[in-house]
Amino acid sequence: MTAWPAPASDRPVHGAVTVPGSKSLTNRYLLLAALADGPSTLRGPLVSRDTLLMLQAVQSLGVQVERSADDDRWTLTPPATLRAGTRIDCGLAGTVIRFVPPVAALADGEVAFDGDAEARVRPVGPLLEGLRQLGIRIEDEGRGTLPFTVHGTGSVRGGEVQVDASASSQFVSALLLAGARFTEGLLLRHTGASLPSVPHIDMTLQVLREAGVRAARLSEATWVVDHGPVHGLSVRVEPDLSTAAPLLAAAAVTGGQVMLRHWPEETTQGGAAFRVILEQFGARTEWTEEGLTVEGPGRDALRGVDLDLHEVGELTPVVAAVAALAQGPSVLRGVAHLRGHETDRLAALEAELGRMGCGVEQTPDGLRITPAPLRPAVLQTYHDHRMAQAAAVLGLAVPGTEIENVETTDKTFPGFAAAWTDLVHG
Ligand SMILES: O=C(O)C1=C[C@@H](OP(=O)(O)O)[C@@H](O)[C@H](O)C1
Ligand SMILES: C=C(OP(=O)(O)O)C(=O)O
Repeated sequence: MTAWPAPASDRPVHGAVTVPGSKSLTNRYLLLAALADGPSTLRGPLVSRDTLLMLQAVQSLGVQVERSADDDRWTLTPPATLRAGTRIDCGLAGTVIRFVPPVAALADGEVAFDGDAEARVRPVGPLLEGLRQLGIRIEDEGRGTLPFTVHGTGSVRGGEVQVDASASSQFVSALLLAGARFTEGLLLRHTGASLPSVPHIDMTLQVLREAGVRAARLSEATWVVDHGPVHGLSVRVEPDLSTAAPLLAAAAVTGGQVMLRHWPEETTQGGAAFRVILEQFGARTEWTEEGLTVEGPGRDALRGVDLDLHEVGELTPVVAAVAALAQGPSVLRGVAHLRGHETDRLAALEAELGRMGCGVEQTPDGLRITPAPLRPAVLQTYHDHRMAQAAAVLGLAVPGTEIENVETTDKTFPGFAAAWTDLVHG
């Protein structure tokens, strides 16, 4: 595979862009469609590797899928009973690895799970332990990772369960999403010292309520889901605000102006925090009905930041790239769990920013970034879409930068390289 010459710009980047639908919303809607008591319709779903894997997963559990010719409308009809005897390919999608097993447990028989080599080191053990507490038999290889097999019996008792979700909020979301279909519903307690990505758990509660499920957070680390029907949904998927981050960052690092169309006025997406983060770097932002506009400040005026990214860990690679281009040092905190993402993102960022000459050091829960004159390099992406997007932001400011396997952005944004080039070259 040849590396991609990332476009650089010595002029401010100007443009208006649209990004594809939210991964987190699309995959929650697809999963709920499998549990629903009637058909669901998604408009503007994200069509990317992660969501096609989820679509395939629910199809193999018996959901019938109709896709419009332009793929802008997916209609899903759930089966009367979920089908077992199938294998689920999780790829590298955390949402498929974590959200599908509790649903598979409702099928009557075996459902096997596996994924990419990189997925076989992503944590899932605490979720499997939680499912075992609910009476579900799961065979794994004793490492708490893929591959594993869920032995469903057609129903799940449910009730009380304790899970340490400090490695991923997705363990909590996974149980909540299926909880209404458990005979006794669910009372879930998180036992770990910290809990990342809480906005994603709140998003889960919100989509459950949209589907008519009674679900609530009782205290900081306790949630309840009542047993009851999940109703089919008819929804339009919001644009993915985390995917939007590198495009908006292009305005901040070049002193340009980028408008992200259809940025929602209200949202459950944690990625919305990128707006406030860019303001801390010194950018100006303005929301109108058309979208969100980010302006400047440009490299010369880009301030270093001290940020706790615990709630929005998925923004870290792009934030780190912007920080590497700032005038002063930055500290990014609260993201120890990124070591279990698509790759060990803290190690990967240390290696790649370091490769360009940036001062960077890992801390126990994040990164300390000390900008220095940067040199071009061939940046590695570790099968991580957000490492590729972070590399593109760096490439804007450092002519000669190349990105290995930029196609890895297909996980959440097929066509990223073309959209990026259009934006940069106007
Ligand atoms: O529930 C979700 O859709 C997600 C939750 C978060 O996971 P972690 O809590 O594992 O960081 C986030 O980083 C991921 O991109 C998507
Ligand atoms: C952590 C991420 O993805 P996943 O859903 O695979 O966990 C991400 O998209 O940044």
